[in-house]
Formats: sequence, C-alpha cells, structure tokens
Amino acid sequence: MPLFINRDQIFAHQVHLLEHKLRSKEERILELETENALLHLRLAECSGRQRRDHDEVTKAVNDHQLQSSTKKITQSALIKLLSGVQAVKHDLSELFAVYVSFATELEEQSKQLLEKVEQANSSLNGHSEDEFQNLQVRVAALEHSLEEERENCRAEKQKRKELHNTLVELRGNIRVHCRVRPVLPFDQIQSSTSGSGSASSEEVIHAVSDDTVMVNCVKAGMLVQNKMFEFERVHGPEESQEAVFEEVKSLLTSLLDGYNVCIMAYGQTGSGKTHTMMGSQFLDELSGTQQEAQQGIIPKAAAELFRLISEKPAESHTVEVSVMEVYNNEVFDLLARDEHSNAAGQRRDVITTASGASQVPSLTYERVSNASEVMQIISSVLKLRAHCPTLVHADSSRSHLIVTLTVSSKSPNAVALARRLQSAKMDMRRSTQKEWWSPRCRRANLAAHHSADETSASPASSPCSTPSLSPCPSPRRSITQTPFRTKLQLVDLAGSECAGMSGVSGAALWESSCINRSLSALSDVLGALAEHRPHIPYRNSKLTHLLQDAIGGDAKLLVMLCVSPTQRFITESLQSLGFGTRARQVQKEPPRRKNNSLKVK
Ligand SMILES: Nc1ncnc2c1ncn2[C@@H]1O[C@H](COP(=O)(O)OP(=O)(O)OP(=O)(O)O)[C@@H](O)[C@H]1O
Repeated sequence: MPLFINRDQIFAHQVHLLEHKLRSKEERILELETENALLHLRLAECSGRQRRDHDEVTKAVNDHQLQSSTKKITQSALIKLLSGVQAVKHDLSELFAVYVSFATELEEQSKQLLEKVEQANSSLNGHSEDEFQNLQVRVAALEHSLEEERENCRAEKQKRKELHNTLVELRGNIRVHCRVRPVLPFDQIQSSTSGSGSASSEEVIHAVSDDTVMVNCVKAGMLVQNKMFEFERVHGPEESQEAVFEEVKSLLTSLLDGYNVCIMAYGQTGSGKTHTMMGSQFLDELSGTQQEAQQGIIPKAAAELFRLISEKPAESHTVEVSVMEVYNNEVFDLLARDEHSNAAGQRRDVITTASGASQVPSLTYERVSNASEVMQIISSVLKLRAHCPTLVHADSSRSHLIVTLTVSSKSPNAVALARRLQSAKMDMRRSTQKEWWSPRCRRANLAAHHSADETSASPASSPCSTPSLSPCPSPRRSITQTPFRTKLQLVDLAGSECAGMSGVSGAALWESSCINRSLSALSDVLGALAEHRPHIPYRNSKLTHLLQDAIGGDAKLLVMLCVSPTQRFITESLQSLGFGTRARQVQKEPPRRKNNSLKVK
C-alpha cells in the first residue's frame, strides 16, 4: 500500500467530512424546525382548546348560576303550588261531602217518585179502556162548551153594547166620546202663569180603557188623587183618525134612515178639535193615501155619506151644503157671495119658527154631488174663518164653525129601512114588558137576524123584518112615503181659554170673552136640560139658539170631547170632562125620524 498520501487528498477528505457534518447539521436544523413548527401547531391547538375550555367553564358557571336561581324560583312556585293543591284538595273533599249528601237525597227522592209512579201505574191499570174513552169524550165536551160559552160571552158583550146604544137612543141621551190627544211640542212651552216648571208638560190624563179616562190630580203637598170619567167611547193618543171616525160612522146610516144628526167637537183651545173634525193641518204636504188617513170627521163623513147614497137608487137623494160661523156672538153665512160673486161672510139672523125649530133665513145652500165638491167648498171658505195666534195655540180658531149637509131623500129603500127600524123600536118597547130575552126567543131572534138581508130586499114580506133582534112576528104593514129632509151638522167649536194663559189682549180678548160666554151658555143649556127645568136658556147665545134643535131637539147628538193630556191644561181639561159628564146626563127628546108621513097601516 502507498505510504505517501497527498495533502490535497487529505484536505479534500477533510472538506468532505466537514460537508458531511454540515449536511447532517442542516438536516438536524430542518428536523428541529419541523419539530418546532409541530410544537407551535400543538401549542395553538392547546391554547384554542384552553380558550374553549375557559368559555365552557364560564358558560357552566353561568348555567350553574341560572340553574340555581331557577331552582330557587321553581322551589317557591312549588311551595305555592303545593299550598294551592292542598286548598283544592280541601275544597274537593268538601264538595265531595256535599255531592254525597245530594246524591243520597236524590236517591231518596227518586225512590219516592218511583213509588208514586208505581202507585199511579197500579191505579191506572185498574181503569178500563172504556173509562179512558169516556174521560176523553168528557174533556172534549167540556172544551166544546167552554168555547161555546166564550162565544156567548162575546155575543152578550156585543149585545150589551148594542142595548146600551139603543137605551141611549130611546132615552134621548147625548152620546159623548172623548179623545185624549198626544203630548205635542207646544206642551213644553212654559207660560208665565202655568208656573209649575217642567211638571207642567207631565202627562196626567190617560185613556185607561175604551170607555174610561183617568186624571191624576196632584195638589201641592198632597197625594195624587185619581179621578175617573166614563163616556160612550174614549180614544187614547195613539188612536188614528180612522179609529175615531169608525165609532161615529153609524150615525151616517141614521142620517139616511131619517134622523137629524149633529157631531160637535168641544174642548179647550189647542186640544185637537179642528184636527179631529177637519184633519191634520199638514194635509197638503201628504201623499194621497196618507192624506186620506189623516182626514178628520168632516171629510170622512162626506165620503161615507156619498158612499151610502151610491148604494141607493139613482136620483133618490140630493145633498146641499151650508157653512156658518158664529163669531163674536154673530152668525155669518160663509157661502154668501157679494155683488162680485166673491165669497164674503154675511151676517144672518137666527129665528125660531112656529113649530119651535131654529132657522137661519136666507142661508146659502150649495148643491153637491160628491165628497170632493163638499171639501172644495169648505176649504175655499175656511180662509174666511177667524183665526188668531195665541200663546197656547199658534193657529187658534176664534169662531164656532158649523158645516151642515142637508139630505133630501125620496128613496123607497130608505123608507123601507126606516120602517124596519121603527118596527125594531116598537119591538124593543114591547120587549121591556115581555120576557123576550129568554134563550128560546134569543135563538129565534138570531134566526131572524140572519135573514135580515133577505128582508131588506122585500121588507114587507117578512114578519120579523128588522136588522135588530125582533122577538116575535109583527103584522104585515104597508107604507106610503113622501120626500123628507134630514141634516147632518158638523160643529167645530172654538176652544175655551184662560186669557192669562193665552196672552191675548184688545180685539182678541173680546173674541176670547165671546167664545167663553157662548160655551158657558152651552153648558147652562145642558144643565137646564139635565135638570128638566121648564125654561131652557137657548137664546142666551147665538150658538145655543142656532144649535137648539140638535142640543134639545130630536136629533142624534154626539159630543166629541177633546182634551190635552198635560198638567199645564189640567184645569181646562177637567172643565171639559165635567162638561161631557153633564152632557151625558141630559135626557132629551128621543131622536125622531123626519119622514113623518110614513104611515103604518
Ligand atoms: N190627535 C192628534 N194627533 C196629532 N196631532 C194633534 C192631535 N190633536 C191635535 N193635534 C195637533 O195639535 C195642534 C192643535 O190642534 P187643533 O188645531 O185641532 O186644536 P183646537 O182644539 O182646534 O184649537 P183652537 O180651539 O184654538 O182652534 C195642531 O197642530 C194639531 O195638528
């Protein structure tokens, strides 16, 4: 082997060794750096985990705190709930005790009921089928007789009413109807003299039934005293014009049967006389049917009269109208015309004829052939009627208005009807001596009544030819007839008034005084008639002189009392009701038919 190694080779060898060492060192550094990086990563991971752990610990601490506070709340709620449960348990046990006693009681009762049902069952089982049927038949018979009794009762009531009307007629009583008007806005107005504040518009007059008015009379410091007034018919505030007319309608038939008829509205100013006789003051503003419904007695009576005449033979009746007013104790003919043919009220006299009847010479009559002609004439002259506003009534009538419809009749049918009525009247008179009101006779009457339609076609052919109940056959009669005249007087009186309340002065005060004096004269006449005094002071006023035949004569007179319902007018209303009561006491001459030439052979 060579002994000599060259220096370069040794140097190279050393470099090689050093390079090898360096590479090893570098590899080691790389290794360490890698390790360091891994450690960093691990450290980051650990610190992340530590942060999470810390968060979790914080959250756990919070949760713990929340849990402990929730626990506390839950514990207190539990305690409350527990005490509530205790209370409910206590209540339930009490309720249970009640229920148990109730159930025991129910059980006891149902046991008793069951026993009763069993007893009833056993007693029912004792009855036979026949007995049941008998019972059913008896019940049906009882029901039937009850219905019959009800029917009889209704018929008796109707008959009582008819008999009362006949009695009123036979005794010559004045019929009095009363109408209580509704409370109206002007009732609220205070007058200086009414005094009693808001109480003055209080409703104190009431229609308590169809024939009784009640007045609550209140005196300061005293109990309310009720006064009752009875009339043939009482209309309450809610009753329509139609209902009011319905009750006077039959008088129109009487007119055609040959009786004079007078319908007179009496009452204090503003109590509704013109409303009742003529109709609503707003008639022009209403439509056709509303207008008709709101019409008063005068237009409705005219319509009814012509309706009745239309059922008679043509040309058998003629009608004339006249219109008068009594103003300041003077009679004025409102249809009279001046030299230019203009309607101008002319003064007229009232005279008493040799037969004792009152008459107005030269009174104007106009021939009319239907109801609208009558109303046209009346409306055209109504503007001549004296009116004046007062504190009580803004459109107060200052005169008494008398519309007369004179009917001239030559109708054989009317005569036949009159004959039937006369026959009925004679039968009625006879009936007061005989006991015709027995059930047997009543049945005969009913049969006769049912055949009334046939008898009207040939009145002389039937023995009982009357529309009313006739007891026994009357002899066959024949009739002769001549024309006769009857009159229908429709009177709208001026209203009585207290000067202090109405606040009038000057000429209106004079009018007021004339109105009051004529009404007091009317009252005096009624008083004299009621007391059968030998002298009846008809001539104390033009009004009573003019209406003498209607008030004291043989006409059928109906007084329509109009009253205001409020406390404010109570004095005047009581006066009117007193007037009506006095009128009812009058027994004047019984109504007489005008066809006196009627001869019964
Ligand atoms: N039953 C009623 N229903 C509705 N309104 C009525 C009634 N009665 C009267 N009235 C009204 O009351 C007011 C007075 O009535 P009305 O003119 O008829 O009184 P009067 O008695 O004629 O008075 P006067 O005597 O002063 O003329 C009117 O406005 C009328 O329309």
